[in-house]
Amino acid sequence: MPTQVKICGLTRAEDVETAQAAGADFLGFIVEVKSARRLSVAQAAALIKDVKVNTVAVTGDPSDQLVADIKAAGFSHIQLHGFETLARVAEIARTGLSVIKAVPVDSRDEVALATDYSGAADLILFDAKPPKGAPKDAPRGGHGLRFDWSILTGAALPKQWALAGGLTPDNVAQAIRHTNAPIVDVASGVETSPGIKDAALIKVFIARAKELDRNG
Ligand SMILES: O=C(O)c1ccccc1N[C@@H]1O[C@H](COP(=O)(O)O)[C@@H](O)[C@H]1O
Repeated sequence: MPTQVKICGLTRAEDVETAQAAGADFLGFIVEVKSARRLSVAQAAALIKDVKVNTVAVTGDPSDQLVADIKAAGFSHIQLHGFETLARVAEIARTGLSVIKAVPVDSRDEVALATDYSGAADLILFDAKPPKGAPKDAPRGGHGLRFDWSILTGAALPKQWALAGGLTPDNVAQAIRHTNAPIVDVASGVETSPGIKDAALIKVFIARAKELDRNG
């Protein structure tokens, strides 16, 4: 079964088209949260108009109004990259949006704690933490940083989970072999600058992720 791919932090129609045509399974848009790739809901909604694959609005600690706006805009998924509690994740899941809960991890204990969310979220996304010394209000993701994948080894992982953080066309095959991730997620690793994707990098990333025959 090939690994699924999420291309995240899209801001341009041509990149959306490239990613979809190259076989991306999820397209991600950073919505109403601190980021160099930030879009409004309306801007992101315009980009997903003709998209046939899963569409993900990535945000953090959203208000009920923002969740409603994301649902009304037609996204299939909301990715929660903030400090949402288990109860809040469950509440957002009741809106009918599929929920991806992103959890920054750098230890086995944090991986174990993150899996608590699997009762409420449809998918857990393991990501790297922001750089050491970053201000408290720094963007919660999209830093191009990897975490030590070996902290996932032997962990009781949820059935649906994704690997993010510092993935690139050069390391994605190694990452899948190492972790057997069912889904891989990339933002900065296929860009020339934040939000500006490189068509060749998108194509190579997806081809390398999908050519591997992973278990399960
Ligand atoms: O990409 C951003 O700017 C961003 C901002 C706020 C929350 C999440 C964000 N991106 C997510 O970060 C991961 C990993 O990114 P990278 O490949 O290491 O650059 C990815 O899931 C994006 O969805």
